[in-house]
Amino acid sequence: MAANKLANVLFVVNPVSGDIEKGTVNETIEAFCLSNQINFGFFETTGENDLQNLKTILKKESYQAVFAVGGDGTSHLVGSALIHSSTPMGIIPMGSGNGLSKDVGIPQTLDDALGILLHYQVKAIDTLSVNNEICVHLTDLGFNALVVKKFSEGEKRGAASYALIAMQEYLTYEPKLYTIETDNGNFKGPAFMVTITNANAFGSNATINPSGIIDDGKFEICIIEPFPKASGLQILYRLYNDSIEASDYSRLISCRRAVINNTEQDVSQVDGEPMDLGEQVTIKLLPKSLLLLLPKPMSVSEE
Ligand SMILES: Nc1ncnc2c1ncn2[C@@H]1O[C@H](COP(=O)(O)OP(=O)(O)OP(=O)(O)O)[C@@H](O)[C@H]1O
Repeated sequence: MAANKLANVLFVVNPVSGDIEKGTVNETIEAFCLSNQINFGFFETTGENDLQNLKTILKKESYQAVFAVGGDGTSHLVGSALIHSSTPMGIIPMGSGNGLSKDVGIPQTLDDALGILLHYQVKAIDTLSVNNEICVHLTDLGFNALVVKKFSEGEKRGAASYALIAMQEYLTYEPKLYTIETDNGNFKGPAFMVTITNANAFGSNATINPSGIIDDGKFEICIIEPFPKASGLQILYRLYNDSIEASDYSRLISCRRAVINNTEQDVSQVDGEPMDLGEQVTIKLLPKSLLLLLPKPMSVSEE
């Protein structure tokens, strides 16, 4: 018998995320809910006006929780609809990277992620306002944003396509100039990339902010300064070994407010979605602004 169980849930399904066919995913979700007496609804995203349409549904119908069935872009959509509300967001990871779900410890298989509906805890996380756009996981200016843009323009999703584009763009990418002012230090100079996040790792598992804590009332600006091509492999190694902070080319500012002048208007992305943030990017922390559903550790008596 489940200790706590959701009774009424909306699943926001992205049919194209992660290059995963969602027909059987939806059938599994449906069968799971029916066998556990959970009322459920589906909202399928189209890529057009999804936020307005989702908000309209949530105004009309009341759900105990809303699950993003997709990748970080789908979590961004659901998170933007639920921000500052008392309805928690669940995640069924079905994207190419699923960065947020990995950072908060959500199981990556469908069956295990569905288990959260039967046994959950709620955690309030900090999110970011980036030029008034909600960011639930990670915003980038520079190299990674360019890779995200090319990836979204391509026909294939999935982790392998992302890695291939990153390798191609790395060969020719030129660092850009940024001016960063925060309530806890400033930076001015060229950078290979500037990542603004409250969490730890990209969906690729490259850990750009190893010491970030998602509910500590601060966010981090992680700057990779220009480096000789010969140091590229070492930086990559550090990203995959939680040691990027020890790199000579890494700078970190932990703060609550920031204004970044993206002088050369290099490309930017928010939660895996290319977004033109313009020349001036204003970032504010939104403390404990989004409720997340996480697996609840079993107590000894429940095992
Ligand atoms: N029906 C649809 N057809 C085409 N595009 C869609 C549709 N529904 C949503 N989208 C687009 O999907 C993108 C979000 O995908 P999502 O981020 O969830 O998956 P992913 O990119 O594969 O994974 P990740 O972000 O974890 O790497 C958004 O750009 C959104 O506009």
